[in-house]
Amino acid sequence: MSDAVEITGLTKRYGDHTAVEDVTFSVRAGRVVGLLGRNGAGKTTTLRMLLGLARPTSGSATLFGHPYARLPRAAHRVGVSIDGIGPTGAGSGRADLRIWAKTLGLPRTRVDDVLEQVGLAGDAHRKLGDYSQGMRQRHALATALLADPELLVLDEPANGLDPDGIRWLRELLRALADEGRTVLVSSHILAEVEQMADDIVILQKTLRYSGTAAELTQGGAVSLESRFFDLVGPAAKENAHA
Ligand SMILES: Nc1ncnc2c1ncn2[C@@H]1O[C@H](COP(=O)(O)OP(=O)(O)OP(=O)(O)O)[C@@H](O)[C@H]1O
Repeated sequence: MSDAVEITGLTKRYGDHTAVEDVTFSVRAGRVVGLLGRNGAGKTTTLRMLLGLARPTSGSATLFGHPYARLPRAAHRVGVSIDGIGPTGAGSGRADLRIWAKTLGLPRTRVDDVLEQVGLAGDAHRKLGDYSQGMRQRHALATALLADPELLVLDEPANGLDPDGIRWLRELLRALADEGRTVLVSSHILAEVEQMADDIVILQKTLRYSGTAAELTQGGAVSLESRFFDLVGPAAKENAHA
């Protein structure tokens, strides 16, 4: 299958600090791709550049062959959960999703569908501001799923989820990919990623690995955690935020 995402020589500098350096990888359509890296490794910055939320210092990032800003029907084709794209300010969870649905030209029934899908139907009347962290993650995912997109870009969607939520998320993302959708998901939870990702990208400012999970773990003979540390090195102070 063709590539849903192509990232080429992507670099981001903030002043004299380089957050992402010369990163190249692609995401094949129909795959679940786990984007891994320590705190500060550049995962969110990479996703932000992909989504047109941050301007690359150099290099390029495209979705279905276009930069996000020039991708036709981008908001329908790409579902996003990332800080900075969020609630509209409407009171309840349902009201917020209805605004998104209206903006996207979707029927109201989609709102009920995604609320069911993320397990928030019973809480949709409550104020978003009163949601727990895990409920906010589910709500963000509901927003991402509204338009039934072909590609999901999710930044740390498991943060704040309870064990049931994490299992549910894993099964949901796997099912979406099995239906032919593509999922690019950043995470710190190596065991979860190991169970759901077809492909792995490891960042530590530069690219440390891009390829299949099976190849990385030698078909499961070596744990993802052990390969991760081989590739990013020990958590010495000087490279934890390199
Ligand atoms: N707007 C900004 N201005 C300055 N530095 C930034 C900015 N955004 C990110 N950085 C820096 O870029 C580096 C990469 O940050 P980024 O948020 O991409 O990492 P991450 O891998 O997503 O980390 P985490 O796992 O903690 O979410 C960090 O050193 C961070 O401090």
